[in-house]
Amino acid sequence: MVKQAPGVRIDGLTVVYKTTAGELPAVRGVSLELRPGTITGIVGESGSGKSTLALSLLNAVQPPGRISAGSVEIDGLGNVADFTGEKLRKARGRHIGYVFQAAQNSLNPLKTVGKQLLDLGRSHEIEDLRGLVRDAKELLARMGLDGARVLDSHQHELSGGMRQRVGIMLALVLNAHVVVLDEPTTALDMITQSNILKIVREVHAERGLTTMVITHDIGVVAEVADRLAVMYGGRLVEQGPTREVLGNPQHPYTQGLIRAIPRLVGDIDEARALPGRPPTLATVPKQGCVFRERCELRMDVCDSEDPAALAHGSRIVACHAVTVKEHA
Ligand SMILES: Nc1ncnc2c1ncn2[C@@H]1O[C@H](COP(=O)(O)OP(=O)(O)OP(=O)(O)O)[C@@H](O)[C@H]1O
Repeated sequence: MVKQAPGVRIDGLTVVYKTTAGELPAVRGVSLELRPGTITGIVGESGSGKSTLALSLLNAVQPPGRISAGSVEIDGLGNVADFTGEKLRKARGRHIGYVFQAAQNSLNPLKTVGKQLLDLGRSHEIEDLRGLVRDAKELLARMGLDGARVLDSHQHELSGGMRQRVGIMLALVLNAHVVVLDEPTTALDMITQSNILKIVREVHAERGLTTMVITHDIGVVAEVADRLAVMYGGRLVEQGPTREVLGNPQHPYTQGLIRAIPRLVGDIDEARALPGRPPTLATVPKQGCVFRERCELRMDVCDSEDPAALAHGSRIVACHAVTVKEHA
């Protein structure tokens, strides 16, 4: 049995996608620890590699993608990056619960939610299916839905926001202790979103989970995450306790992301969009810092050397300028 709140250690993870220009990394050399019992938020603009990182936690990157280096060690389970076949299928759902970005559309249109719940339970050899249904109804009720009615419904009878909550229920109902939520609340209005995040936090604490929440919306992680990791161009550029990262961002990209959010800076007039666009797989620099094209602090070394992720107090930051400032 997996013990409560396992730790997860992602080490040197690189995930590549095969393109016409060869295999290009969407995630490169990422090392990140999900501490037992914490919620870690992963933020970054579209294309920064967040979903690819989430899929790697379940070893679910599909061709033309593959994990080309690194490991994902989960306490009590082992290195998921090495799992295949039945071992992998069993780990997913039972030990690692997940909602993927497309959760709103991932239900089977031909079966009721209840039937899919039972299929899920049977495929994971759950003996107490009544208990499973009870737990599902309770989770749905907590998220403001009529559980019995939702379980009797087909996908087309549910709104986007309802489907999203069904996705969260399915991620939690098997009692997995590692949970990965990729954009769990994008289809919800602000108030529902806030309520759902509160429930995610409560369930997380009650059940002793280790949770990863992926979002492009810093407001979402500010509400829910204990720790924050910021991705850009497939690299992790900054990580640390959420309050510290948001209150005193070190990496120029994190600073730019935070400046761009009216809700956090308080006044919409002060919010400034980060100039330029994030790189794609084809345009991400092959050497030097991935962020340098948009960086106010760019130095010569940034063109040639990829900055190492270094500890700065409670923070890990990959930026030459931050390292130079620290040693000045
Ligand atoms: N199947 C695929 N084949 C080729 N490239 C892919 C594939 N899936 C993702 N990519 C590329 O990998 C990079 C990272 O994508 P990923 O979806 O992980 O980023 P993301 O930060 O989650 O973005 P979003 O928030 O838009 O989902 C992007 O440049 C994307 O175009």
